Amino acid sequence: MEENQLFPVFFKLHRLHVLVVGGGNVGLEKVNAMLQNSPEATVTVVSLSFLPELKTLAKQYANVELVEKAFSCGDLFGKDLVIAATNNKELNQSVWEKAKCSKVLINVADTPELCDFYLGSIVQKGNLKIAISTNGKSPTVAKRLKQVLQEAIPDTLDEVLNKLHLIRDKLKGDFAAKVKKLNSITDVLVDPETKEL
Ligand SMILES: C[C@@]1(CC(=O)O)C2=NC(=C\c3[nH]c(c(CCC(=O)O)c3CC(=O)O)Cc3[nH]c(c(CC(=O)O)c3CCC(=O)O)/C=C3\N/C(=C\2)[C@@H](CCC(=O)O)[C@]3(C)CC(=O)O)/[C@H]1CCC(=O)O
Ligand SMILES: NC(=O)c1ccc[n+]([C@@H]2O[C@H](COP(=O)([O-])OP(=O)(O)OC[C@H]3O[C@@H](n4cnc5c(N)ncnc54)[C@H](O)[C@@H]3O)[C@@H](O)[C@H]2O)c1
Repeated sequence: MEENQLFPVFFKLHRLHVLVVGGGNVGLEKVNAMLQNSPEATVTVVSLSFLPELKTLAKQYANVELVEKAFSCGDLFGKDLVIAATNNKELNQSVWEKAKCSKVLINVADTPELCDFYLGSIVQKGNLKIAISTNGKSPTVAKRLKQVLQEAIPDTLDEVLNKLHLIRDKLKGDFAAKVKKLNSITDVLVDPETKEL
């Protein structure tokens, strides 16, 4: 079976500054995805034109800035991540080249081969977050799997996380003893036959 070699990480996006080039459907989708997860992310969108939904978002979020102009190299200055989402493949390629020169990580929405990272389909239950990737094979399947997991994971899991957090803080002893105790308490999550939490 082919392996997915992507390495998932969870960005603290509120500490980063993201540049999105292109304010059309895909630009909007990506900005929405970022804000749903990280409402305090600083996002600058550079585009010749903007969908009305993006204008509404920029009014709602002080941290979202729209700059109406053609992309230029200087737009990369001070940015940590870039998403190139214009409808012009050559321009997207040129944004990629400039991002590479500046050592800024980039996602080129119409060219997976030029992406340093992919956006995932994201399941959210309180503190729990699961990011899904199909290795770029089928974002639609990622979206469907997200819907399945969102339903299947009980809302009460967040209570479990909060309780475990309290226990984790209270546990004394060395690291190995702590891990052993936490594993024993959470056995029930993998073996429903063991006693209830
Ligand atoms: C998960 C999600 C996250 C997000 O965007 O936030 C995401 N795409 C979503 C939806 C979606 N995207 C597309 C459709 C139409 C149906 C279809 O084509 O399947 C739908 C379905 C829909 O909208 O219903 C079209 C599409 N997508 C890419 C290309 C280019 C290409 O493949 O060449 C084209 C063709 C463009 C064209 O043909 O013109 C590329 C990528 N899309 C990825 C992520 C990355 C791989 C993730 C993975 O590893 O699975 C990757 C590689 C790069 C990236 O975008 O980061 C989000 C689900 C949101 C949710 O959870 O609800
Ligand atoms: N990765 C994904 O999830 C995904 C999904 C669907 C489509 N796509 C691909 O993404 C690309 C964009 O699709 P779309 O539907 O958003 O297109 P769109 O036409 O809705 O938007 C393109 C935007 O790019 C802007 N633009 C064009 N030239 C520019 C320039 N020189 N400087 C700054 N902005 C410029 C336009 O003003 C417009 O706002 C397409 O190539 C499409 O195939 C990717």
